[in-house]
Amino acid sequence: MDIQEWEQRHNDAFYNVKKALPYLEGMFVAYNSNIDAIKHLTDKELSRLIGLFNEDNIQARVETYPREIKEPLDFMARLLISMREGKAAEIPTHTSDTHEWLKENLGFDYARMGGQAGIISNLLARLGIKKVVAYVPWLSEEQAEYFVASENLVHPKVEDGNVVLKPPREAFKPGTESKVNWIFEYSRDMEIKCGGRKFQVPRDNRLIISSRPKWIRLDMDRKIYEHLDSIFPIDGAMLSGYQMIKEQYEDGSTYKDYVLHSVKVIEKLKALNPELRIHVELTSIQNRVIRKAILTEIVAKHVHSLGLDTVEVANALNVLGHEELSYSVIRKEETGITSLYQGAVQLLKDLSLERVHVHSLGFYICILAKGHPLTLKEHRDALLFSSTLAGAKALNGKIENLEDAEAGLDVPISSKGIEDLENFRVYCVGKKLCTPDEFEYGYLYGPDHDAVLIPSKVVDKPKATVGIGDAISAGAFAAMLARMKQDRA
Ligand SMILES: Nc1ncnc2c1ncn2[C@@H]1O[C@H](COP(=O)(O)OP(=O)(O)O)[C@@H](O)[C@H]1O
Ligand SMILES: O=P(O)(O)OC[C@H]1O[C@](O)(CO)[C@@H](O)[C@@H]1O
Ligand SMILES: [Mg+2]
Repeated sequence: MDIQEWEQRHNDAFYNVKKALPYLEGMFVAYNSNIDAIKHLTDKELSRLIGLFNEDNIQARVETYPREIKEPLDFMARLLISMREGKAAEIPTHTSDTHEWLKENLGFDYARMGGQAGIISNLLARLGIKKVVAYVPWLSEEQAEYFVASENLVHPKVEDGNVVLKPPREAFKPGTESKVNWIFEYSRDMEIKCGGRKFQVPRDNRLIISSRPKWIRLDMDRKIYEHLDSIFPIDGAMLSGYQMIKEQYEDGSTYKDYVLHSVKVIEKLKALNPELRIHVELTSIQNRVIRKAILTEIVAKHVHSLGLDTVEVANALNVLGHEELSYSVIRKEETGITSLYQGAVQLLKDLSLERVHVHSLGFYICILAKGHPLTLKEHRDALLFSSTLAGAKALNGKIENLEDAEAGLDVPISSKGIEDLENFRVYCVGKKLCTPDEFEYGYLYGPDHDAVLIPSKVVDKPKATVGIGDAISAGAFAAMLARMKQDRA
């Protein structure tokens, strides 16, 4: 693969997508937003934290692999597990004890918009999309301040029995508490010594402690559901936050009730615009019952497009019964990309999707059901556009507008990503997914699916990594929809 050719394609794609975006009437984005308290961990801070515990106790807790943060020791254990493998993870906590302990013993560097829906709403608004309707069931006054204050970003509000669209600052529910997550960003090559063991962090990544206070409900306000037509016209919906759903609730309801409500919302959105396309953005979901329910009850058959990272592909395959494939995806060796591709194809089939967009560090893979409305070139433009967004966000830590996004064009394409794709060429040509020439374009033609592969832009020393995947998925999905509208205009 010729890197110069791909740089040029990034440029062409950016301007093609920029021309298409104004064709979008609107996007609906729900459910989860929170305030991210971000802490960039240094070696010194980490060893000070470890020093607050008995190191043998930390090791012992690491062995139990806690799936929930009940006390600071659980946090220490999951932080070391995440750093040891350089793997992103998001762990729920249902009490504020750890929040208090972290405020006392560590503090954070800065607070920012968090949550897939929060990050995606702000990004789409900053790209100048005509109308972005954000919906956060737990919108607090403080949280409302983290949304872009621009006239194209609105939030539904119940007024005199009706639903009107207001700036988030005028749509919050008084008295709602804020949901604050802790994000621990760590860098490649950090040295960790604990319990007589020593290791180096293999890549930049982050651990998320997701606060799940008991009052949180992943549900749509009744009145807003009844007047859902008031958010239209919209061309697409990006939904996320289902990881908030719990198995049991104090009032006797269970996750089945919230899954049912979530599906009703999706069905009503599609009834109000049969052309509507719906995308779900995943995150790491520790509870396997919930992870399976989200995939098989909400995503499968109801949703068109799924966005996820490589770890989430492995985790999804695992609960869908493909343990072997899941393991080979997570093993990340030379055959990593082949397994990742096979895994993404498996998800498209198992979940009856039109589109599965996987983002990895250095390349993206997008699997498409046959008959998808756009050409592979138009899909490739959408992915290349999102790669430029990722570059800009990693470089500057934010994207305020399309001009900021353009800065991403100066970020070099990852040579490791090119190398990973080159390792995949033999498999593709061997399986007759493409001729050697077609591989140069990044187009694959399967028996029951097509695919687009692109090498992506990677910043060597990123400002922060949290939320880049959300930006990639949002940029590509919006660009794809815009192209569909432009082609029909
Ligand atoms: N330094 C970087 N430069 C460019 N892209 C990056 C960088 N670090 C991470 N990314 C991209 O961001 C993605 C992270 O996605 P994900 O794990 O879903 O994070 P989040 O859900 O927090 O957005 C990676 O798959 C990669 O494509
Ligand atoms: O599951 P939660 O608590 O909504 O948190 C989602 C987390 O994932 C992110 O949206 C990144 O994808 C963070 O900003 C946020 O803290
Ligand atoms: Mg993600």
